Amino acid sequence: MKTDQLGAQNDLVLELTNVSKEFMLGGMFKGSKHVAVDNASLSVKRNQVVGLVGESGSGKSTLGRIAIGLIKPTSGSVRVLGQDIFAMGKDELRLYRRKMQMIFQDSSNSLNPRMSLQELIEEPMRVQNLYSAGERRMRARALADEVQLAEGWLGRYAHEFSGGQRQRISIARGLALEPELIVADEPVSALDVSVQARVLNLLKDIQESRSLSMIFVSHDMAVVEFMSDQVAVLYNGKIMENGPAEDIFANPKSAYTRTLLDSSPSL
Ligand SMILES: Nc1ncnc2c1ncn2[C@@H]1O[C@H](COP(=O)(O)OP(=O)(O)OP(=O)(O)O)[C@@H](O)[C@H]1O
Repeated sequence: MKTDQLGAQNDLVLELTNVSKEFMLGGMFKGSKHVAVDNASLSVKRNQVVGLVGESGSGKSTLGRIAIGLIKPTSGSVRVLGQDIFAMGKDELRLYRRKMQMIFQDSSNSLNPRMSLQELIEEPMRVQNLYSAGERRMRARALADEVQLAEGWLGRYAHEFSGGQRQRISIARGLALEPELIVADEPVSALDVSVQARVLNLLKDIQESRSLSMIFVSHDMAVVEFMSDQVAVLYNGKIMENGPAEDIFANPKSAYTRTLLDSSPSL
């Protein structure tokens, strides 16, 4: 099966069902467990952004990583385009992994300093052995244009770009394998406030023009409100509330969500 045929008729891109993750602790806590995600269920449709909010340590990143297969849950299932990704063989999983990309807060710090912008954007395609060299070059140019990095900069190296521009490079690299689902984990938190809005606008435009599904992880309620169609509120690994963004922000049902909103001065 070709990757572009994966679940072509499936409107549900991601379904997490009763997912839990326990970490075994080390050091002085050796032998005990910590429940980072507790029986969470969540789904993301095509062209939908689900915001994950909650305070530090509530399990947002762990759940985001489980969603794209980076962490195996202790129990529960993760279905991507209708298929349980932890029940499939290695080859099939490799195919599905391309469809799920993650953008981290510090993605831009891991850019290879010896590669030019052109090489950095081509790298994911080269590693996956996709396309001919000429096609990779053309695709990298189009991706640089999509994230609004000028053609004249393709020969520049990572250190020659600002923080916001480097995060654009990470976004272009995330798009290089034509994903269906993106988990963006605090993608603008490390950037200056003035730059955050521009990168968020870009991410929203790209999500809409490509009809991408997205899990958007942030501790910043204003940013989540801007990005999300649906919002899930996490507390101690549990989903306290999950619903359309406008309902969560206008009429929060749980006391914890109200506390989060009350402590968000930027809203
Ligand atoms: N590899 C690990 N081993 C042990 N405990 C872990 C591990 N990863 C995460 N945890 C714990 O699981 C809980 C959830 O962490 P997680 O990073 O998912 O939360 P978060 O909401 O994303 O927080 P933050 O915003 O600070 O990143 C925390 O208590 C964390 O210490």
